[in-house]
Amino acid sequence: MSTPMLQQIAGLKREAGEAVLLTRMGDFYEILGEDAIRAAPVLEIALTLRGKGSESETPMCGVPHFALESYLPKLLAAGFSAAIAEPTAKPEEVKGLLPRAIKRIITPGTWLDDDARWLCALHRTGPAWGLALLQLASGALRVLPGEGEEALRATLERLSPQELILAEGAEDIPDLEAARTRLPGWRFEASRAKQQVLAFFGWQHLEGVGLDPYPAALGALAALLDHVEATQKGRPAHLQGVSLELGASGPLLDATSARHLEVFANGLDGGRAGTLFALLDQCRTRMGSRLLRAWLEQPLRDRSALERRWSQVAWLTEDRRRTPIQALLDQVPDLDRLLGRVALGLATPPELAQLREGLAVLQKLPARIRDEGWAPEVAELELWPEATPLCAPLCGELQRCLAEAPPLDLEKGGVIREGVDAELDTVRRLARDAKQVMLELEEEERRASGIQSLKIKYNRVFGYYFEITKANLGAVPAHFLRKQTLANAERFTTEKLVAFEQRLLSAESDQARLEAVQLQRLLALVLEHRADLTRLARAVAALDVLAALAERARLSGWTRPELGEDRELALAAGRHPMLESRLGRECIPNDLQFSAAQPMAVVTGPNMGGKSTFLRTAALLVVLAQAGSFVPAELMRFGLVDRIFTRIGASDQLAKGQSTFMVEMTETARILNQATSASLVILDEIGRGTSTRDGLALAEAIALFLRDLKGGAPRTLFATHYFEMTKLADDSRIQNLHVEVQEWEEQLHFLHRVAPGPADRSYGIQVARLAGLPRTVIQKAQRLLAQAPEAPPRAPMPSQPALPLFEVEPDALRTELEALDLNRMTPLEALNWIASKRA
Ligand SMILES: Nc1ncnc2c1ncn2[C@@H]1O[C@H](COP(=O)(O)OP(=O)(O)OP(=O)(O)O)[C@@H](O)[C@H]1O
Repeated sequence: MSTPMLQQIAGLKREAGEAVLLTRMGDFYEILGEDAIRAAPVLEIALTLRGKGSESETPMCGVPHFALESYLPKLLAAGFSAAIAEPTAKPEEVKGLLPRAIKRIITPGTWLDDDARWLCALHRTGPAWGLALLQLASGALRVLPGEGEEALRATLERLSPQELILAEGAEDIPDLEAARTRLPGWRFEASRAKQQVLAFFGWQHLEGVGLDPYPAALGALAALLDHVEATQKGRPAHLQGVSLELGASGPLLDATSARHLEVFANGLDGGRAGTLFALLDQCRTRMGSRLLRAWLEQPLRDRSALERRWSQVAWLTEDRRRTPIQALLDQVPDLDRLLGRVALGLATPPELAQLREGLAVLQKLPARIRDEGWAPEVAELELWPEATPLCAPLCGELQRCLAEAPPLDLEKGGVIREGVDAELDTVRRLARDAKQVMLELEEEERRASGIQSLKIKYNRVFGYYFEITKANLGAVPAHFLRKQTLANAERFTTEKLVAFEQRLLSAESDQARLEAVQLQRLLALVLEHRADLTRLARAVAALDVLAALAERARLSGWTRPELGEDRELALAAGRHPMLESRLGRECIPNDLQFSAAQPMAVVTGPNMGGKSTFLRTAALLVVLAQAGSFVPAELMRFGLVDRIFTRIGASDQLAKGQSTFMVEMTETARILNQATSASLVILDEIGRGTSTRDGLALAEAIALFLRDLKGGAPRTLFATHYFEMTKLADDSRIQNLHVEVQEWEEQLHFLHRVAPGPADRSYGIQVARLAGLPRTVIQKAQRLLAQAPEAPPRAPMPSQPALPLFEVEPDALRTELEALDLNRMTPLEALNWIASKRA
């Protein structure tokens, strides 16, 4: 048999669908039935029974209401969504079962406590596709149209959304780590999609957004907005517009290259430590950190915009200008997030106070920049565009109305200041007086009755009463009216107490009601200012990032890059930005000279010599420069780069079941298909995953393909152990570089210095010794090397490839094998011999 409560839950559950339903009951969020069985192990809480032993016995688990936010991530991480049901009336307002409704549905992509969360919708129409992405916390909404499955996959991998919305039956993206939400196909359909987007934003037409040519993107956007409305139970007011991102302004780095270069995640554990982002992120606000990430992802391709950004950074490198500005920024909260919380109806009074403090601080910012010389040229820098709205009236109103430190809970009162609303002030005074009168009443009855322990108490069911213990019952005055009998005491009221109670209760509820009205007015006022607040937040974020870049430049002695000729890349004393802090000592600076006439280099030299570091340095400096940062070099002059492609070392694709060589070739194919003459290509030891003969042939063919690219060779750095490759420099477009090494008393000393010309030989065996290989193996290898025909630094071209070293080995091995006296060896010695050969 079902109780009314269980019937209510069943109704809510129908609405929640797949989501786990959490229903607020008193101080707990309870989860019932099947949901409890699914959720209890994930949340690591006990599964019990509600109504145990009765006909309505149901599995149940629950979490304390104050701990909801700490339990939700566990559910989301396990791929569940959560529907949160709350009472819609107060206990004193209704008799019996409280009415309840679902207030929001939290899905992996709409959870608000993480900056980097993206909710994403995908729609395909033929080869075209469209992605819509929303960061609900900040209200950032982006639309990316594109073509081709490969580009789609790369884009999704780069954006790594937490939740992907797809049409029912639509093809999925295998291996993408994101929760999936399926919506009916009609929600993506173009004609309806347009209506939905117009209605959502209250627009007349879509021309401003420029979405018309991209029906797939429009479909994705509409489905995404549907999902937001369904989960948030309304249209969040902080979503104000859509930014359309076209391929031309697409990322400088794809996901693989960003990983290889450790821009956002390190190669060790995927964490932030030691990354380029961590090095630069001296931002004082969360808005700044988010924008910095965007600048690193989407660097500038416009010369004048880039020059301006460098000039802005240059102006801020002076401590006396930057420090006072940063001191203010330190006090600015995340305006985007606060606005988002207001729009979603989640903002608490203390958060509103945070917004007020932030705005108050920002009022001082233009003057602070002006103090430091608001000369015409500074105005031109647009560090703080004159037209930036400061939202002073909003700030003033919040200061006038909102209490100094408002409590979290509206019920307790005290959110609104005195003097804001005359009626509120009156009831407040009443409530305060009534309390005083009640204390007096208590004292009066205590004296009259002589019962020292006489006290007025309160509970929800009986309201206010006098409680008198059994021992004192004889002294109860005649005007006391019995209310309730307990085991050890009796409860009474008096006419006076009843009258005061009514007055007090109505004053308190009036106060809460009037404060709520005022609070709603303030929240509505914030929303009215949302466009201005968003513009303000953008200006703050930009100033914050510029100051952070300037601070890094100042601390590490970086210099301003210069724009040069197309396909130029000149570095004097360039240093790897992250290496120094990793090594704890200075790193060796190196030069590079690329021009349209000679844009390629083959880099040779021993293992551990610093080839990879040199290659990465060049790429990282371009990323920095094009994001608007200064660079760790004495001089950097370069022509704008459209994309950076890297093929470096092993990759985590291995986990997905591809061989090292397959991954290497797949990545190289992508590079060859997409690189243009304006790209920067970094190839580290291409072809080493297969036989020397094949590897060398491939490496050379790849280099030649790039050299002969239509429009001119892209700037390319090619690190290799194949000496044969150095022959490529016979062509004037390609130069040889090598990393220097000194050999001294049989020890190798890596100088990490890059010099012109090819390396003289490999030093592989010496490096192996450094690595601690057994001495017998090293000696054996040296003997074998001496027997082998010399590996020439200038070997024939691969059309007549040199005999690779280890193809000689079987003969040497056979000679040795034949020389063994097997009759005098134990089986273990024989096994050890074989093992030593395998090493
Ligand atoms: N410019 C430099 N200044 C200081 N130390 C450096 C520099 N370049 C490289 N190193 C140090 O040498 C180590 C090896 O460098 P790197 O990995 O670049 O060598 P490599 O030539 O690419 O080796 P392999 O051929 O084995 O991949 C680095 O981890 C770093 O500690």
